[in-house]
Order: sequence, then structure tokens, then C-alpha cells
Amino acid sequence: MSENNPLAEVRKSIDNLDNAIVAILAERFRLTERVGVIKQSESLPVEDLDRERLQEAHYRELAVSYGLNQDTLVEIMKTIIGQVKKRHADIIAEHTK
Ligand SMILES: O=C(O)C(=O)C[C@]1(C(=O)O)C=C[C@@H](O)C=C1
Repeated sequence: MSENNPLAEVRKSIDNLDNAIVAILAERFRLTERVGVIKQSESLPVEDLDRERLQEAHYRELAVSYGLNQDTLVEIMKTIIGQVKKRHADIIAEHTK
């Protein structure tokens, strides 16, 4: 029983949070999919470094307010954004075949 097993109890909470993170991530990817389609149809570049600079500044503020390591949070978000850019490059390449 998890009530008598502190490790199992914490892991259950971690699993619940992981479910929520994945659901939110899926929603983010649904939105960036729309961005990819817009970029393709308007011939916009995959990467917008001005936008990414603003995002990074915001992630650093969020990290401070949640007591997280700023560089760790920025690295995680850059990994997600990197996957988005790969997907956008694929959408554009698919369309120019
Ligand atoms: O906002 C955009 O232009 C996007 O393509 C989305 C996004 C992101 O995942 O947040 C991805 C790549 C860009 O360089 C900047 C931001």
C-alpha cells in the first residue's frame, strides 16, 4: 500500500504530474503545429530569434519566481523549441517537394 510506502507515494504524485506535463506539452505542440502551417503558407522562416530572446527572458523570470535553476529551465525549453523548429522545417520541406 502506498500509504505505508513513502517512496511509492511520492512516485505516484510524480506520475500524476508527468501526465499533466505531457498533456500541456501536447497542447503546446498542437499550437506550434498551427504556427508551422502559417509559416509555410506565409513563407516565414522556421526560426525567429527575436521571439526566442523574449521567451528566454520570460523563462528566466519564471524560474526565479518558482525557485528553479534558470539555466536548467532555459535548457528544457530550448529542447522543446528545438523539436518545434525541426517539425516546422519538415512541414516546409513536405510542401516544397
Ligand atoms: O513563435 C514562433 O514563431 C514559433 O515558431 C514557435 C517557437 C516556439 O516553439 O515557441 C519556435 C520557433 C521560433 O524560433 C520561436 C518560437
